[in-house]
Amino acid sequence: MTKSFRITMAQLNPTVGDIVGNAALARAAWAEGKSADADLVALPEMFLVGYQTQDLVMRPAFVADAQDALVKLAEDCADGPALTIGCPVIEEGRLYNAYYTLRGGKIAARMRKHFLPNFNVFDEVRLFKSADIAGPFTLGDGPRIGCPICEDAWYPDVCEAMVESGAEILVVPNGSPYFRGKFPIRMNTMVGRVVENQVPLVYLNLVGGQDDQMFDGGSFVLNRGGKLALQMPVFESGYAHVDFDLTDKGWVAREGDKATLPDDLAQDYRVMVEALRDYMRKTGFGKVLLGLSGGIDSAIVAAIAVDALGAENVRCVMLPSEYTSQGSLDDAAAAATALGCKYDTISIAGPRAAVTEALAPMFEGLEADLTEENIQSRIRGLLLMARSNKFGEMLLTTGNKSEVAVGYATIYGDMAGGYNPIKDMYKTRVFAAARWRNANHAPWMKGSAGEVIPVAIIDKPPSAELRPDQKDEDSLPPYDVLDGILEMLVDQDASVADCVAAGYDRTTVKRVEHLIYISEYKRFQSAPGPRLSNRAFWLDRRYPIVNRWRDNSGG
Ligand SMILES: Nc1ncnc2c1ncn2[C@@H]1O[C@H](COP(=O)(O)OP(=O)(O)OC[C@H]2O[C@@H]([n+]3cccc(C(=O)O)c3)[C@H](O)[C@@H]2O)[C@@H](O)[C@H]1O
Ligand SMILES: Nc1ncnc2c1ncn2[C@@H]1O[C@H](COP(=O)(O)OP(=O)(O)OP(=O)(O)O)[C@@H](O)[C@H]1O
Ligand SMILES: NC(=O)CC[C@H](N)C(=O)O
Repeated sequence: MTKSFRITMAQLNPTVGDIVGNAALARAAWAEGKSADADLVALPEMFLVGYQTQDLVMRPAFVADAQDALVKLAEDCADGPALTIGCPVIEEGRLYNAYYTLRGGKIAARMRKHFLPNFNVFDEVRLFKSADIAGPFTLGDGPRIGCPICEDAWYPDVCEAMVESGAEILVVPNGSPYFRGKFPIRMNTMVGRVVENQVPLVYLNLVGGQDDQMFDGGSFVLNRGGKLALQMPVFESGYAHVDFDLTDKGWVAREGDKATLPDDLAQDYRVMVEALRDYMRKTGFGKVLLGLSGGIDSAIVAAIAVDALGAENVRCVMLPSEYTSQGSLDDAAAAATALGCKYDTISIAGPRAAVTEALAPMFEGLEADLTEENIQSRIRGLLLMARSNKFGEMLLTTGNKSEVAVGYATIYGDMAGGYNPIKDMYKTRVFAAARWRNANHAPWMKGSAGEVIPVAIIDKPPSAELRPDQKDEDSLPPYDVLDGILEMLVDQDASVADCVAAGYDRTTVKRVEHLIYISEYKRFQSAPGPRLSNRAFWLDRRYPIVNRWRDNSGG
């Protein structure tokens, strides 16, 4: 009879700090594996405490709680498959990112991470000690299993050492967050490990949102030679049972379901929806509100909110001034109707007159300028935050990455709010995402199918409507030019000379560079939002606020 071994891959969504809740998810996964006659149930990196914990993991009391829960989990899962799960540990006063095998009521093995990621959103060198590479563990007469923990599998060394010391299957637990285009990089890297070592590999990722990061799941199994045996979907919690048969070539995974990957725009939109949904659920909120201006940014944020939370949990408020056009009033109402969400109108004329009157003695003899424009934005922020306080609806901000990059927003005005779903999406892509949402629908969207963002909103030129006939292009270069320069300066760390060589006008590039640097203080005080690129504002790109350096190249 062929010898076989079944692994249940648990691609689940833990919550940072909810050790009790995460342990309950782990027990449910173990029960699922037990009823499927699995030999091993595997959970991702740091599952018991959630990921990323940042400095929380440096609290000894937190690690002690996690270790107590680990022991309890082992006892609860005694009679059935082995369970592997990530959990931090302090040994000899040093903190490690560890991965445990629980079996027969006890801790049967523990592996600790060797390569600590310390780039982009990762700071693991600051948090953990690097451990020596561990050998594989064995379960009865099953395969010897090596567990390189996430970053450990991104370089040849750990996998090679594990296989040299007898590992027959590599099970890689991951906490690998999304950025656009990351999946093929991950897949190619894992194929590399399989080809180098000639053993099958189980890649198991977390799913779900944590602050700015979205863990996209997409777990898979590769056979020798790098052939895909099984592919789990992206962004979905779920289980997959994979059977390995012992053949004359060693252990081979049986072919399973192979989910297809959505395209980049579909994945970006899904990240914005799931990140908002998880941010709300995990922080304990159920309802949101936002200012709906009749423009594209607030319209797409409303659509994302409806898809994440359901129309009944989204309130849109139009706050017109004397500069608000009839077109904006009509477009905002049409967007709210198309989305089916709550819609209110509050005029800012009264509060604006009151503020103008209060300031009149102090501003006597001075021309009206940006000050008065921004007061409108701040009154909107004040009114929206009052509604938020009174009814417990979290205020969403609506600045896209182009605006966030150049500081084209009013601090304490339209920047007021708790979460910004489009923070890492450039304006030109916001238009594409709006068109994509109008043309596509999926079961994970709580909103209805069809044209939820009126085309009139997509087609008109963007305007802040803070003075008569204002257009964004009066203050900024056209968005296709601005976004092209920003992609280079922000996402690719290109020089001014590089931008000039790419065909951009040097004066425009220098202006954009200047705006990026002088608006660092605004980003420092801005709401978090989901990371879509590997150069999102917050952890991927950390700049000083005080900074006199400018790039004089390309002159
Ligand atoms: N380094 C620094 N550290 C700390 N604070 C700093 C600072 N530099 C300036 N400041 C302070 O920041 C203030 C200037 O910032 P802020 O008040 O935001 O004003 P500001 O950036 O000058 O103006 C807002 C801009 O956003 C545009 N906009 C676009 C779209 C929508 C909206 C909207 O409101 O709906 C607005 C608007 O047209 C205008 O160009 C200064 O008064 C100064 O006190
Ligand atoms: N008349 C208004 N009623 C309600 N909210 C408004 C109004 N004007 C501006 N806001 C809020 O302030 C944000 C910034 O708006 P503004 O229209 O000035 O610039 P924008 O970046 O082009 O955004 P949008 O595309 O949503 O108009 C809007 O997204 C909206 O949330
Ligand atoms: N948790 C980790 O070690 C993550 C690092 C890894 N290279 C990734 O993002 O996939």
